[in-house]
Amino acid sequence: MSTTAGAAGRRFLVGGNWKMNGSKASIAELAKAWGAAKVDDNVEVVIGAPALYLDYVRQQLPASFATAAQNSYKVASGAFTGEISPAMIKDVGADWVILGHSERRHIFKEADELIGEKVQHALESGLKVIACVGELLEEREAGDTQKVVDRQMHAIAGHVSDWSRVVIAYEPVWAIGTGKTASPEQAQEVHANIRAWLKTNVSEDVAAATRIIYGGSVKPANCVELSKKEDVDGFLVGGASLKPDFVDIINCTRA
Ligand SMILES: O=C[C@H](O)COP(=O)(O)O
Repeated sequence: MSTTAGAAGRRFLVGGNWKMNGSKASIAELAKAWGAAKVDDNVEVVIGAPALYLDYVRQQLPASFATAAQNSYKVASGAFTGEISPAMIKDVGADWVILGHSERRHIFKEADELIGEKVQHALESGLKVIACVGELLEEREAGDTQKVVDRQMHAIAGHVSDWSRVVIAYEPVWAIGTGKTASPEQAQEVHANIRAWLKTNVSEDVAAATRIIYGGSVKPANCVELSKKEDVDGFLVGGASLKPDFVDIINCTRA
């Protein structure tokens, strides 16, 4: 199978989100395994590491792997103890930031509007953004999946100046770290609706070109079937991105 999806030739993107995991020793080990593996170079790979390891990760990982921070604040500098800015992320050589992850939304109570402001500042600072959306289990069970995702999309889209530097990650919260993956049909349905939302609310060109990636218990065992869906343009992988066989997910479109 090709590593571009859809009529617009969207390049498949596989992100790893390490969350608050890893050490210099584990990074060096992973880098050794990944460096020795054959990786499909048509696939864009982005590794979201804890911010204080970004520089080390950059030095260790294969040069073709890009790096991402997992969060950034909405201004460049100032009295914001504990925060990091897009300028700092760029300064250590990372090109991407993950924003609006459900753990930021639900554990750290980040509201839609703050996430929009962070997206705006990250883009204005020259970063590329993986912006996450997704519903809770109770929202899905209440039939509100699309309403929730549309609301989150609206808050993000209102702050996007350059869609070519934005990837949308659909991550149903009930599938994150639970071992319960959305079925390929469930993922495709929401991805197609997000693309339709972009067509209606932004433009047909943006809808066709924007990559919509899936996250939630993606593993080597389920990535091939998910990758075959028309509107699944890649993955944002949590736990399985901390393992040597993450390369099997990167290479899934070859299967
Ligand atoms: O950002 C990644 C997602 O939260 C998925 O995590 P997971 O693959 O461990 O379920």
